[in-house]
Amino acid sequence: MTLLLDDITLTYPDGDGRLTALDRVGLRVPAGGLTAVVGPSGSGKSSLLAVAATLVTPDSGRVVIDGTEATALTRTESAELRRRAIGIVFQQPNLLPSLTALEQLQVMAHLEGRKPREVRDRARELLDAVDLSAQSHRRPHQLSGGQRQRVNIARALINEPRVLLVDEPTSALDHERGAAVLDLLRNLTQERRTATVLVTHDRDHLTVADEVQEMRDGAIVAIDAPAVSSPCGD
Ligand SMILES: Nc1ncnc2c1ncn2[C@@H]1O[C@H](COP(=O)(O)OP(=O)(O)OP(=O)(O)O)[C@@H](O)[C@H]1O
Repeated sequence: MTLLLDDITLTYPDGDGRLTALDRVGLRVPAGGLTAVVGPSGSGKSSLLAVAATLVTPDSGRVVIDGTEATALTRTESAELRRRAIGIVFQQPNLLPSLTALEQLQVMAHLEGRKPREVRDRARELLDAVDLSAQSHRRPHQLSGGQRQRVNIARALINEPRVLLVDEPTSALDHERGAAVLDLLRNLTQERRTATVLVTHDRDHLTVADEVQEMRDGAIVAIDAPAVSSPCGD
């Protein structure tokens, strides 16, 4: 299993007591699988994503990423695992205003110490995969909202992550452009064999998922596996 969250409990300080944001939550996502997490505001979706991203350490439970138990690592080791194995797509594409689409990707790969030629080839290949080859020289203000979000997705994939975590990727887009971004995520998940988690408010988005997890008050209350064949064998 590429992403495994096992019996995760997370609490935050809340006045004199603690607020339970995640209550013994489990999640298993195989390579090439896309799991959608839905639920009302405050139900714990972002907390779940933050724990899966190793950005927040749970009170108890295990996070295992591609066979490595993230919850047993030091902070430095966990940052290294995050850089190497996890791609994160935030709600708003936080692109650097002065860089072209191609440079947004190149700068991420350079940080990983990859060779310049390898970096350029991979950045071009990914822009092609998200259908933005013709816009590679444009800066963020010269791109549409949907195009910016596609750059954001390509950037998250530049270091070939095993796990892709996506937070409300269509919130700034109209229905049609949102649907195109979701189809893209579906295809990239299968082609690149990432274990993908998609957090969404919108039930229309669930058709792209292999599995749907519904959250209420920090707990998973329903699991729905749409009647599609499992994309993976691990
Ligand atoms: N840093 C924090 N400190 C204290 N409480 C927090 C913190 N972050 C989130 N919470 C609380 O934890 C619970 C879960 O929040 P979370 O952001 O995970 O929900 P969500 O489902 O992502 O909500 P939304 O859809 O509105 O983004 C909420 O009750 C929230 O108020």
